[in-house]
Amino acid sequence: MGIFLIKVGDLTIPTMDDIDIRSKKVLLRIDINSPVDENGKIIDDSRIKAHIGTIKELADKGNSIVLISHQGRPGDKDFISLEEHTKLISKYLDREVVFVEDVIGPYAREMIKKLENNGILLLDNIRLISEELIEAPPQQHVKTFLVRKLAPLFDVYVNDAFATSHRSQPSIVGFPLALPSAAGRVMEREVSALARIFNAEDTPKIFTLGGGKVHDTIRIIENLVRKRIADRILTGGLVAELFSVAKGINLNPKNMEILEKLGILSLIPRARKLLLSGAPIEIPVDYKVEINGNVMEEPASKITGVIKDIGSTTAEIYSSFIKDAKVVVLRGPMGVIEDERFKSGSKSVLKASLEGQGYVIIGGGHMISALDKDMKIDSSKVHISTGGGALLLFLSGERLPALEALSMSVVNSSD
Ligand SMILES: Nc1ncnc2c1ncn2[C@@H]1O[C@H](COP(=O)(O)OP(=O)(O)OP(=O)(O)O)[C@@H](O)[C@H]1O
Ligand SMILES: O=C(O)[C@H](O)COP(=O)(O)O
Repeated sequence: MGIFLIKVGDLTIPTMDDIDIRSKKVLLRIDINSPVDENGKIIDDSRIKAHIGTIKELADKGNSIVLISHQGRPGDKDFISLEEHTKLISKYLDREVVFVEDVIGPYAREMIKKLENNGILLLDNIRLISEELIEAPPQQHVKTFLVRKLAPLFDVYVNDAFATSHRSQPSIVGFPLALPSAAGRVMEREVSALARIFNAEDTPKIFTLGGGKVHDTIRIIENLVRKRIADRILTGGLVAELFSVAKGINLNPKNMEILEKLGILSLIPRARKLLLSGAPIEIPVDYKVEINGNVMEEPASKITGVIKDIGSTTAEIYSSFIKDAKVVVLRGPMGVIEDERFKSGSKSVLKASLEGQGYVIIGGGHMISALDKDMKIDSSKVHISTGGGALLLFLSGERLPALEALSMSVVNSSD
């Protein structure tokens, strides 16, 4: 036993080969948090597909499985139930998965107790439970209602949710202190692939960071700069707008109002400090904007429309940097990719990365959905991570709570 453990820094993490998982009742935490359109329809199911291998392997070993995941955040448009996700898992798994419209209530617990013979349940959105939104250490979360109500119903906990491994929330860090636990195959694959980029001789390393989670991303940029991991950081999305404003560029009141509403302007001092420190941060020289429904490109110094993507000149400059990189990490789209008109920035940097010579890591639900069917993906040099924020925190050398908790779990011996 214990010969497949994954080593991450000073952590030793059990894999599914290190604990006895046959004919057991397994609680499997996955991350099927997916981009949805304005009608709440899933527009990209790559994260759902990513977990099918782990679920199938556990089912083939005679286990009965209860799946848990979050979708979105309370208050956001994409905070929906997991009913549609259930149908997609059943489709790709080619097995019945029963949706349980409950999480820790009596109905859910009854369904779990009755589950047998290889059955598979998916509980509803775990963030319906308010405790799940609290960030705290494993020792505190093992005492939550969520963990205390569910853990006694299971033999084993498997965490396959690499994309949520940066959240110290009960469903991620509470169970390993209550049950024999292991990393799922997605978690195992992600950690092994991503560790590759820490070898020093692989330079230049270029990070292309965009999207809307600016509070997560600036923290990561600070880490990347402090630990000198990134040789160049190319910004897009709302991240680029923050750094443009921090550089003193006037983005016009309409864009400033958007940034204000999202609390992004409060990050200007930190962005300015990074720029003044000489951090290798690139910002767009032009943007693609929308004016009264029309799309046009404007130089960053003369923005009159609402910014929706990086401009074509910026895309060219970024692509030229990317082509010479030994390692390229992309997370967060360059524009509002839900709208076809604003996908070109993301597609340009993805295309340049896939055509370059470097090892490419692509992360983030929205960014992965920008991959075109006709983009050639050589799996020996491309790792499509299921992680967005988690990917970047890992890459910037931050410890991930999920890995810490798994390393604390009791690895039971197999009979
Ligand atoms: N210029 C922009 N203005 C407003 N929203 C933007 C802009 N550029 C990108 N976005 C939004 O960013 C969101 C994606 O950001 P996010 O940080 O979630 O990226 P991601 O790749 O999905 O990573 P993760 O998987 O961590 O969520 C999209 O909904 C997109 O519309
Ligand atoms: O999409 C992600 O990054 C993960 O699912 C985590 O989602 P969160 O940022 O809402 O915790």
